[in-house]
Amino acid sequence: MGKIEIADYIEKLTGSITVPGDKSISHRAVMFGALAEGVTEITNFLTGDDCLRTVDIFQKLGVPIRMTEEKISIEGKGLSDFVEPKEVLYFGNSGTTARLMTGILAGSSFCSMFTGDESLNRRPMERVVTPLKKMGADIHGREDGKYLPLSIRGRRLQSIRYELPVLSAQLKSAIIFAALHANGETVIIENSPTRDHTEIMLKQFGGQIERVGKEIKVKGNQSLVGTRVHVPGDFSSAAFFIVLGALAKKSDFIIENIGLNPTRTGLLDVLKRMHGKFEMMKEDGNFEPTGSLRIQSAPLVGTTIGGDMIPRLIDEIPIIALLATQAEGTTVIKDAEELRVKESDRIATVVTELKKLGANIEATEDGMIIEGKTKLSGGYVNSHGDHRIGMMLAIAGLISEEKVIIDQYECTQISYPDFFGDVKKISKMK
Ligand SMILES: O=C(O)C1=C[C@@H](OP(=O)(O)O)[C@@H](O)[C@H](O)C1
Ligand SMILES: C=C(OP(=O)(O)O)C(=O)O
Repeated sequence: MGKIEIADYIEKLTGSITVPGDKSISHRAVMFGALAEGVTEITNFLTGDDCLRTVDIFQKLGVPIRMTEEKISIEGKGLSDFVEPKEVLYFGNSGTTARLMTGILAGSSFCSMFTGDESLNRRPMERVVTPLKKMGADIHGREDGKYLPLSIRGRRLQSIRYELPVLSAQLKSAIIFAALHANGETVIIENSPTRDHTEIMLKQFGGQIERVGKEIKVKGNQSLVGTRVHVPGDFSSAAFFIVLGALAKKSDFIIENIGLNPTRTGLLDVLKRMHGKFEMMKEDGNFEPTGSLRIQSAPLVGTTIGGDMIPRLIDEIPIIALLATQAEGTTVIKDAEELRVKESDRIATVVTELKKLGANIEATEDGMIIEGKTKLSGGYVNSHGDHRIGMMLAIAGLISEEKVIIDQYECTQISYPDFFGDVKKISKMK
């Protein structure tokens, strides 16, 4: 695909859409399905590149997985039944696969080696390697385990008590997965909530996990039972429509069946503070909170975003930066240094690319400062191979009256394979 040109200008959005399945939940459903005894069936699975990597990894570990248009069926037999992979496992661009699989494979009975693409091999692995080594894991890797490629000689693990030094759901989840196969009870101290899909899904598969204040307690030697998982729409993909809806001149539309887990919906708190117009309709669900969202256009004002809110909107910061270019006044984003170690350095790439379209935006060490409101021009921009940047630039193209050309757009296959198909459903775009 390479380059795309966006010449359309979206003024009106009406009707209703659904967005693709949640990426974080899709990864976890396959992981738990493989670790559980019996059959797991997953519907509305995200068939983006990262989640397909996770499926491929388990197939290479000898887990029977069948994929049809409607569902994925996994015949799980538990970790003890995985087989030693015959080749180096390739995690592509997926940080979630890399971190969570490290936690799972640390407790296996065999040797495994893995690596990723150029971006993933630059991202920090030390955060997971350090606590796993404290649990007794035998892990080696580049620069003493700071980066991929890594190799693991699986072995029996011991429980730990560990305070998360970085607010990362991937780190927390890697330790939870390792704890399931360790002796004793592991306690993880999380000072501020990060997405809790692993905890929710562990219960869905019949496991035990308890949160008391800041402590998450996981018993070792647990066995899990296969189940049915319906993956809700990804709030992080819906975020692109939420922002498009807020910024287009005349929008009033509904996004149906999306995940509304409060550990993910920080964007809605920001939108409220910016005077955005939306209505949330939660539905009763047993595990993940889901529902619909009605979005309407509204004039916006700037705000300050930082502190505990950051983990609840970490993947939405690129699109929030675009939103802020269209709000009156100053928006400050701080405490978001984690953005520097995502698929790209998202502080640098957001600022560089939005400046090319005329935005008044400056980088700080841990975030950015945006002055609005600026009419965006057309221009030639680049996703830097980062799907969230590519998606944000696509929305910039749709609200700009001039043509926007995006290079390396194909990376959006990771989380939103048919974005323009969905835009067409609720607008006049042909
Ligand atoms: O656990 C997960 O599924 C994710 C956690 C977040 O990363 P960190 O744990 O590095 O914050 C997020 O940015 C990523 O897109 C998915
Ligand atoms: C950071 C992301 O994902 P991952 O860490 O799984 O690569 C993301 O999807 O924005």
